[in-house]
Amino acid sequence: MSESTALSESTALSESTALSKSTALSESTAQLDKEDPLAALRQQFHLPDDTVYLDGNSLGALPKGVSKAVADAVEKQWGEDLISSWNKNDWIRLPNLVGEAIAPFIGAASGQVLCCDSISVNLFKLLASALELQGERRVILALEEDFPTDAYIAQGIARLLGEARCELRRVAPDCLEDALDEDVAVLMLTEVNYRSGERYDMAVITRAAHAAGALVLWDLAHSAGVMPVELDRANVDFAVGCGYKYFNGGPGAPGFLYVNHRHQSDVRQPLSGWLGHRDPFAFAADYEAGSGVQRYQAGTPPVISMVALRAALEVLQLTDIARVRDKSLALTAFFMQGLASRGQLDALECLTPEEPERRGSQVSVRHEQAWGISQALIEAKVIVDFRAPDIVRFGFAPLYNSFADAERALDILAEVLADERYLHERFRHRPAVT
Ligand SMILES: Cc1ncc(COP(=O)(O)O)c(C=O)c1O
Ligand SMILES: Nc1c(O)cccc1C(=O)C[C@H](N)C(=O)O
Repeated sequence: MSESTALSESTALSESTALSKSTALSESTAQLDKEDPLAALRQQFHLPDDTVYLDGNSLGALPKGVSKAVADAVEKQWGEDLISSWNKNDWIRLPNLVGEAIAPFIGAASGQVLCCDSISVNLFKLLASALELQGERRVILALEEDFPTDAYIAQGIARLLGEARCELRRVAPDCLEDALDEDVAVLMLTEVNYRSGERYDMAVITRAAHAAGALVLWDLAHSAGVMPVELDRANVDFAVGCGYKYFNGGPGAPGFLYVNHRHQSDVRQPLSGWLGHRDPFAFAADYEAGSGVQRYQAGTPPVISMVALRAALEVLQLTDIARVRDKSLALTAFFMQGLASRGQLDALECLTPEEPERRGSQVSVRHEQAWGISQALIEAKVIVDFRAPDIVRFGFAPLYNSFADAERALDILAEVLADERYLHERFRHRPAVT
């Protein structure tokens, strides 16, 4: 595993991204959109006029079908059918139904995915399960640079269990293999890094961890819904992911978890709530775990949010995840190539790897005025985001982003860099949520 490579000058991107090497991007852009087999899917989304939305890696856009499904769930199911909806409208089975709908996108056979809670809560449940399965082994191994909640949750578990039972150890990517010693209970890492957009090789890393006697838990926040994920094929033990990014389930959409069949009869989880009970409506005095992934459900599901996520998944079901990946790679390659051919890599450092198999669906650049640049882009209706202290992320969602979006973002970025408006006073203030 090597460090992210900066894209040098006008380096031609790999042939496998199927892009022309022409620098006259505007001439070919319309053609690329015309030939795009996913182009029509953009119509499935509500997107504001004149806006280029490149933040689907944080919050996916609104599928039109979601508004209808939510209105029906609220007005008809809740309003008219009231409590009978738990049976009549299948509310009680939503965690399983939505989990089953997510499963094919992450390479999971039936019965291993449950839609519930957030990534953070699901990490807590699964890390506790993994530690318990591993007996004497006490280390949760993670990467220094992964999204902080993963480490925070591990730290919380370590505090609860005490250091004799659990320790979080964080290493740089290059040290991962050496760190897989006999103390490691579980390796936890994110398939696509949220800052750099670098993608790690799930199959290779999972194999190495297993060879060292460790279990593996993958965070799929930045990969699920935008590329094929092969959990079963890679023999992964556990995984988590969210519904609000590339699955377009909306703000605060429930997440999901995956537990490989081979662990399902042995695992226990600490949030032993009533809906994970073997027979919830027996209202028994003591907890007895339900079968399979069902035991990972704790309390009542957020029905409206699950209805929204279920409807959002219908857009992805109209296509093939391999096609989504093809377009994602083409969009990111187009954008990186545009940065290079316009000479913008003199001012910006591209953190996203050049090799297609090593990148996710975003392009991240570093600049010491990244905050001002991100705000100037947003002011010009190119919605990107900023990650402290110095990164601007351009997220590409193949279901609704076009090559024209990528070109527009390149044009506006060129203007912003040329006139240095990012230095203006009006971009000084940085709010709490970025
Ligand atoms: C890699 C990764 N893990 C976890 C999270 C957050 O998880 P949660 O759904 O608990 O907010 C994010 C972003 O919000 C993320 O990028
Ligand atoms: N989940 C988020 C939220 O509730 C508020 C603001 C941003 C987010 C995000 O998704 C952040 C995101 N995971 C990231 O990659 O930085």
